[in-house]
Amino acid sequence: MTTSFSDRLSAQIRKTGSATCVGLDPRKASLPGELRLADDASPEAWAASYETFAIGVIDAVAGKVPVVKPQAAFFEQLGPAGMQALYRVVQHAHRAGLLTIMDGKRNDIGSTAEAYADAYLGAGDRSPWGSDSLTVSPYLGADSLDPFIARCDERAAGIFVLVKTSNPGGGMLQDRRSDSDQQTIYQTVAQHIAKQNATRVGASGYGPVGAVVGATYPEQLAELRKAMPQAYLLIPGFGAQGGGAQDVAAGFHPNGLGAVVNNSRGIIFAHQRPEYAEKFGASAWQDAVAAATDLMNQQLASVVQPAQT
Ligand SMILES: O=C(O)c1cc(=O)[nH]c(=O)n1[C@@H]1O[C@H](COP(=O)(O)O)[C@@H](O)[C@H]1O
Repeated sequence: MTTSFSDRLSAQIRKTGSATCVGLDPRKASLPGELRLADDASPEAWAASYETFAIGVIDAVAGKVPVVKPQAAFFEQLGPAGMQALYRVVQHAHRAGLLTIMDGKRNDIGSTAEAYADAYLGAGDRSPWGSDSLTVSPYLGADSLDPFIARCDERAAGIFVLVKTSNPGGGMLQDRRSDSDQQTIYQTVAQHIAKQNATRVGASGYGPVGAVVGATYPEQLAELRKAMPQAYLLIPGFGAQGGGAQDVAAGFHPNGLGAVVNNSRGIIFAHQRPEYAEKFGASAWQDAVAAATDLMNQQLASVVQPAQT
């Protein structure tokens, strides 16, 4: 039987001694000089550049972190060539021994959600995109999540459902309280996730339905850790959005498992940070990526017990 996604993630965290998730969010203006093209370069040319960059990042962080999170939006922006590049990036990550979280924030009504789930969930040849897991929006309700959860069960995949997002405007919906029981919407989503995981727990103690909780809301992170004891948390908002190591500590269980912390710009564009620009120079951007990853691993290790092998 194939090992569940949550057990694979736990094993990877133990093996690498890291809970860092490196976000693959290429942006034209921030690429290292050798990969930056003219403003009027074709989408195909940019797609090749993004692919080379993302593969370069993967090679720099392989063995140092458990998982990478390709952000579909930046590839999708380049049209079909971008999507093909994204597919090859996912494949390369797996070849390098990394798990993948496809960041697509997908969902729709049940029948359409079924198509998204079929497309994205399942590593290797278990799905056309071959990703281990996918970010999913909950705002169409429980029946829209069911097809994703069913695919997780069938294909040993995982999802990360948006619960309390890192952006300042997320509270407009997520913090709204019900008139009847005073529960917030994010608490309602968390309760649903906890219920879904209860009958699906793997050997390391987690189910396939993870939750996205921003590093920018440490109080809610602590609350949500308790509300969803069997959910893996994906914690974005570290670094560029203001979250630090102390802010994410409450997302972990005492055994060092239960969460991965995403950092995209702070790692992949490390060549722009003055301290690394001076040390490594423009062409050694992969060394800057590796150094920024080591630093983040150290920062997390200062607040989180390393997971035991
Ligand atoms: O699902 C996500 O990953 C996500 C959820 C959220 O609440 N906030 C958030 O920033 N993200 C993603 O995490 C990444 C953050 O990038 P950096 O701010 O550069 O680290 C982007 O790909 C965002 O789309």
